[in-house]
Parts: sequence; structure tokens; C-alpha cells
Amino acid sequence: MIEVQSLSKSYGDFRAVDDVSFVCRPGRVTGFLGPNGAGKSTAMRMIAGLTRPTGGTATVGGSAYADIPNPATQVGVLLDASAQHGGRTGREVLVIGARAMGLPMTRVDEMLALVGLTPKEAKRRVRNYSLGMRQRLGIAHALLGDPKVLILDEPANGLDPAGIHWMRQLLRDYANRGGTVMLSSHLLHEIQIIADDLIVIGHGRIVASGTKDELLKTAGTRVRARDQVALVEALTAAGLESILASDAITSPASPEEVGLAAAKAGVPLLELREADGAGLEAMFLQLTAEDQRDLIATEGVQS
Ligand SMILES: Nc1ncnc2c1ncn2[C@@H]1O[C@H](COP(=O)(O)OP(=O)(O)OP(=O)(O)O)[C@@H](O)[C@H]1O
Repeated sequence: MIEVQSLSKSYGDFRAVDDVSFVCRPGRVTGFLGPNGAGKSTAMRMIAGLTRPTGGTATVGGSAYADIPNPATQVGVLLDASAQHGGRTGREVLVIGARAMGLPMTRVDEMLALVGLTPKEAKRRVRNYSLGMRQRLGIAHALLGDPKVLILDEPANGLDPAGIHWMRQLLRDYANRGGTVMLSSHLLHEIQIIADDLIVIGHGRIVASGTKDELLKTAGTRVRARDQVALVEALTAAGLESILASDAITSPASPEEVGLAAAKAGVPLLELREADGAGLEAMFLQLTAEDQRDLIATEGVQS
């Protein structure tokens, strides 16, 4: 179990993580979802004892990471798959990890087999690994000490669809055996596939949390018009939030509210329906859009 209570991290005046509380339970895969720069890595680094919090606490199995004896046998951590020494072979990375944890060398071969790195690949230097291979090696390293808790920052980065499928199965089996998994992603779809529970973070604050099923049930509407821009304007004029994606508009408002707003503005619709998860998707896209605006505003000031 991971328990985070009022956790905060400030860099000067900037609050990267702002009073965040949540739990990740055994037997569940908890997805930590947020746009780039939302504070995911900072929160995970604090849980893994690598960044000192400005306020609040984070415990794993009831103890702060720094107080856990031989922590890698309790908590497997993968924060940056590219952080491994490029001059070492994949096998050497695991051998060094196994020695540090006092594990038998048989564990190295077990983990290589588990993550699907062949003996030939294991002999190659990490600098020659693809990102997907680095992620597999990082997961092998995190699992080496047979920990009860896994903390993985963007582990699906660089994996192809077959790799993502493989990882989902691995994490599912791990959670089914009672393990606690916390993994982050900035992609809603990816986390929807893998997670049981979701914590959504934006601008350092939790904006939604609950089981995936609960969150995906949030009411929402999918709507299309021939003139999508006119529709967005009509919804905005009616005080309704909406996000224009590639093929449709999603809104956390009900189909009735959306239909009435479109009718009032005289915008003919091609499609109007309730969409499971549209509320979550709209909220997430809204967060992402806000960040894009912030970025443009910042760059505008700088140039
Ligand atoms: N050492 C630091 N000094 C100053 N600002 C920092 C530092 N580390 C992180 N930040 C800032 O804190 C915010 C959160 O960063 P963080 O890496 O936690 O986000 P993230 O959600 O993991 O994003 P991504 O998906 O891009 O990895 C960002 O605005 C980042 O620039």
C-alpha cells in the first residue's frame, strides 16, 4: 500500500505538487494520469525518497522509503529507463542490482526471461538498446527483489502495441498476486487499458480520483456538427465546457444541454449522444489544453 498525505513540493514560488493525498491499494493497478508537467514524476520521486517534500508525507507499506531496510526488496522503482549506465550490458545492470540486494544470480536470468530480453540482447550494451528494451530492463530491475509494491513512471513510453499488451498482462498478474502497482502516464487511453483505479493530476493538484469504472461512467456527451467551430462557440456562449478533438466534440454537459445550446445558436448537428468517459476525457483534454495555453503564453512572453 502506498499512502500519500498532503504531499507538496515547491521550487521557489512554484508549487510542482500541491497538497496531494491518495492511496494505492494492494491487488490494484493505480494509474497516475496527468498532462506533461502536472507533477507526476515529482510526486513519485518523493514517494521513492529521491526528492524531499516541502510538506506532507508519503509511506510505502507504512514506512517512509528512507526507513525501509533493503528497500528494493520491498518497493520496485522505475523512474527513468534511460538512467542506466550506457556502457553496461543489460545483464550486468541486473547482476549489480542482484548483488546489492543480496539475491541469488538465478534471479537475473528469471527476470530477463520474464521481460522478454533474449540472452543475446542481455549481452548488448544499454546504450545500444531501444527505449522499449530499456523499459523492459527497467521493469526487470524493479522486479528483481520481488517487491510487494511497484512504482513505474511512464513505463509504456517507447513500447509498441505488443509491448503495451505484454506489460498490461505482467502488471495484471502482479496485482492479482496481491501486489500494489502505481504507474504514471500522460495518455488517457493507455492508462484506461491498464489501470483499475485512476488518480488524475493537473497543475500539481488532484482533480479526480476513483475506480476507473466510476470515473468512466461520468456523464458526458459526444457531439458532431458540420461546423464544429460554430458548435464550440455555441456551447461556450451557453456556459458549457467543450473540447474539440479530431473527429468530435466532447463535453462534460448532458446531451440535452448540448442539444439545446446548439439549437439556440442554430447549429445543425450530425451526432449527439451520451458517451461513457466523455466527462473524464473532456476534463483531461481541458487540462492539457490549459497547459498548451500556458506554454504559448510563456513562450510569447519570452520571445
Ligand atoms: N528540480 C526542479 N526545479 C524546478 N522545477 C522543477 C524541478 N523538477 C520539476 N520541476 C517542475 O515541476 C513541474 C512538474 O514536473 P514533473 O516532472 O513532476 O511533471 P510530470 O507530470 O512528471 O510531467 P511529464 O509527463 O512531462 O514527465 C514542471 O513544471 C517542472 O518543470
